[in-house]
Amino acid sequence: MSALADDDGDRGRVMNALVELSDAHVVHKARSGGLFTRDRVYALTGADLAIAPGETVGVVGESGCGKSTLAKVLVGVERPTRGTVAFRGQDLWAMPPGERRRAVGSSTGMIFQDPSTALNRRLTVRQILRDPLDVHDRGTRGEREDRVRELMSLVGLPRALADALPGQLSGGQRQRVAIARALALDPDLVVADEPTSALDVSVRAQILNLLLDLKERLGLALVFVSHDIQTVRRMSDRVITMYLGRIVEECPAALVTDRARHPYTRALFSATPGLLDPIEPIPLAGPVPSATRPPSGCPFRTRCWKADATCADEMPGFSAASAPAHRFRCHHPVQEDESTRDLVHRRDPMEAP
Ligand SMILES: Nc1ncnc2c1ncn2[C@@H]1O[C@H](COP(=O)(O)OP(=O)(O)OP(=O)(O)O)[C@@H](O)[C@H]1O
Repeated sequence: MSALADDDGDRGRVMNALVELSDAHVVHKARSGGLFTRDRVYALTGADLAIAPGETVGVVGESGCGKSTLAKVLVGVERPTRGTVAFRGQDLWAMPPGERRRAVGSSTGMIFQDPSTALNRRLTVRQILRDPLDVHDRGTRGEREDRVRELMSLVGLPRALADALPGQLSGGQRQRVAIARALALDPDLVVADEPTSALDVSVRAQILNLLLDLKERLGLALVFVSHDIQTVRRMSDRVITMYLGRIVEECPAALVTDRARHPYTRALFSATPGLLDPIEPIPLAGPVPSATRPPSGCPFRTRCWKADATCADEMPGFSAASAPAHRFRCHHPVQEDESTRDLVHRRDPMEAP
């Protein structure tokens, strides 16, 4: 399912967006040795993004590219330094604080990477799941108890665990508790930030399948952040690529491996090819530059084999690709009919401008 109804290239328009970011920026004060410095960290820059009800959007990018920041801004956990976040058309940060808390609490849920640190160690499963219902004053005491039982069954936790503490649960069970807590207030949007990376490989698939199953059953929109880009591709309707705080491409998941137009997206998806058709990955020169001093123009230019002097001058706006809901920001995009395999072989030696 696609959120973009009529892409005008420069800015995706969405019918009935659940949540919409417009020109969202997050700038932090940089720290060194625990103290603030005069530097600024550009964690998110000019993000325009709309999520439709029921859609699954995957977010990819190397470490430090702003994925978690985007996730937190989408669920109202982090306030953008500039720009707006609208829930069903209502500007979240223009609301009075109480109204905003109610809107955020009842519309969104967030699942974090590590359930061991995300859950209060001193509370039982029952208390953890009842807490959001108490805070938001949902139903009578009896109805809250019923809801806790319902949530436990929804995520496949045996009732016998209701009085267990997080430390008495396995990693997978703890993440099920965290998922149940995120669903407690019946949200429309759930953001899962690396929900399986702290888990044993053996339980990762179970948790991913649970998320997909819940999404279908409850009609949730899901934003899924992960370093495991092949899982992102399999789980998502649409993939967002981020680089140094910027969204550089939005691409239908079915096209992302071989039809993505941004060189960075192609390089990322070439790095972990499907086992049946392995290709040589496209190497990227060096690490991601510092988010305190992003390169001028297109921030990817210092690692891009297609970059020239134009790329240092300005960050291009979004261009629409031929498929609906596919847009990218690049002066020298990969051709649509150029397979990643061809790209690996035809690539000119890397020459940074
Ligand atoms: N509270 C903060 N104060 C200062 N800098 C921050 C803060 N939060 C994030 N950053 C910086 O903002 C940039 C984006 O961080 P973010 O966590 O969003 O990236 P990410 O893509 O999710 O990374 P990872 O994949 O490693 O989790 C990074 O350079 C990070 O160090």
